[in-house]
Amino acid sequence: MDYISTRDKNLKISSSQAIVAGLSKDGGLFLPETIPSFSLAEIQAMAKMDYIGRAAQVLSAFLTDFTKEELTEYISQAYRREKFPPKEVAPVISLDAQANILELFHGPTCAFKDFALQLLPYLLTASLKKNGVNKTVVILVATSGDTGKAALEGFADVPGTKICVFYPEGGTSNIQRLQMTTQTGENVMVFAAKGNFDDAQNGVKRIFTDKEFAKALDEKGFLLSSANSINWGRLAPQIAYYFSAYCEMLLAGRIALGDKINIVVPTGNFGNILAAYFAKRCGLPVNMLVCASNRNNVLTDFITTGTYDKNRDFYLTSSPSMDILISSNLERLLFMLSGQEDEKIRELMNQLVSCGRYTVDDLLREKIKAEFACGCADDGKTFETIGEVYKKTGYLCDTHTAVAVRVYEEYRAATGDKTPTVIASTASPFKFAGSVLPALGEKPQGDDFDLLWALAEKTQRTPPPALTELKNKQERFTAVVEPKKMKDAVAGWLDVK
Ligand SMILES: N[C@@H](CCOP(=O)(O)O)C(=O)O
Repeated sequence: MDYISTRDKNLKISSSQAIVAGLSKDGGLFLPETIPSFSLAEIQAMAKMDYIGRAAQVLSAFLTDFTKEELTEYISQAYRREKFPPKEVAPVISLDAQANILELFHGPTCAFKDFALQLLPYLLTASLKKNGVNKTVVILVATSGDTGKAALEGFADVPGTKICVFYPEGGTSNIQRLQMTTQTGENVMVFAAKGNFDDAQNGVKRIFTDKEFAKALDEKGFLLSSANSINWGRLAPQIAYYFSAYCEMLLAGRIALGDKINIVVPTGNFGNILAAYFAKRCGLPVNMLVCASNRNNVLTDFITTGTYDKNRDFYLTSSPSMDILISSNLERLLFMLSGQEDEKIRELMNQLVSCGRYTVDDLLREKIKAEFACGCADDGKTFETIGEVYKKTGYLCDTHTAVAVRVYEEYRAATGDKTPTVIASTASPFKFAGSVLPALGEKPQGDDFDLLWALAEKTQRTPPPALTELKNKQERFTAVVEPKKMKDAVAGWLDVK
């Protein structure tokens, strides 16, 4: 299977080459030229497998220059019990007659990013070998909170790699920040960047497309790649957990084979919901995909009106991982729904750079609306939802999950849609104890760790050791850079002129 760029469909490479490259040189994103399909019988067979078997089944349909044995080996390593302690890697918990929570935060960094970022080091190092690349890969990451730590955890001390993460100064929860600044490993670097996530992401994208810098790196034996969802190797593993969720719903008798489900995803960079869209295109019976945003509701407006406009205030919210106004993966969706019209995508993305907005034509807008419902929840609604869900069901949501639950509740009330629904729960509530605890009616007192333990006591839950142990860890990275100086920061770290 070939992979093509959203900005030039004639640029064709293999899946392993797409993983090594991260971003296409033309600024576009790689995606498979054709979409594999799974029959209902195959989905039924997956239901009998464990998570590793299901993921191997899905990934081998996409990553065709890897054998199924190779993929099974990597997946077994990535999701082994010491990394994902619960018996089920991605459990599905019933919330009410229709709603079910897909818990994606049982990995080492307590966020859904672990599904891809525990696996990506295996895929990347194998991809380098397959393509005879002998360079040290330098992975650049922009994060609004979760990706950064997950990428650091995945790549720390992986031979042949170096990783550098930029997070927006003051734009993450304090626990998320500490997860990154205390990271151990000889090959890791972390910078706070002035500005917001979009500034950091733009800075990283600028470095990727800087030909002179690429040359200077090449001369020193370095090659750039990405661990953000612009890299196909990040998205593919996320498709698998939607298949797994369907299997879990089947096994629990909440649906029969062939019944459609809705999938609700809290998203900022549009990667996680795009993975759900891929699952649907592969044959997973899905009715509506519901895109949930926080107060940074650029996606809600886009899906509703067909105009994407990032010229608006940027808000820091209690769901920081979604504080994003430039949703990178939308480009892939537009490419797919427009029938691979690369020229049109180039034009739209140029408009986004030059004036911060673009409008899609009516046909494309209708296609988007046929697949995606949307909604947004500000912090007030988020806190209210955390409190109400806990009171009604005993289920404890983090702030991002609460955004999704609220948007789903409003969608269900407005449409009367009774389709069984899976809501992606993307992070542990203990990462955001400072917001979750007051939402349960408690007065927050003390530092982040006091809050974390107070939340544990209030809800009679055990907080993840990966978070409580941060209290005793040394902060290693304190440097702050201007977005315009990000390239210099990388060059200085690598000692490249
Ligand atoms: N929500 C992300 C932002 C980056 O998104 P990604 O999916 O491209 O990695 C984060 O937590 O960093």
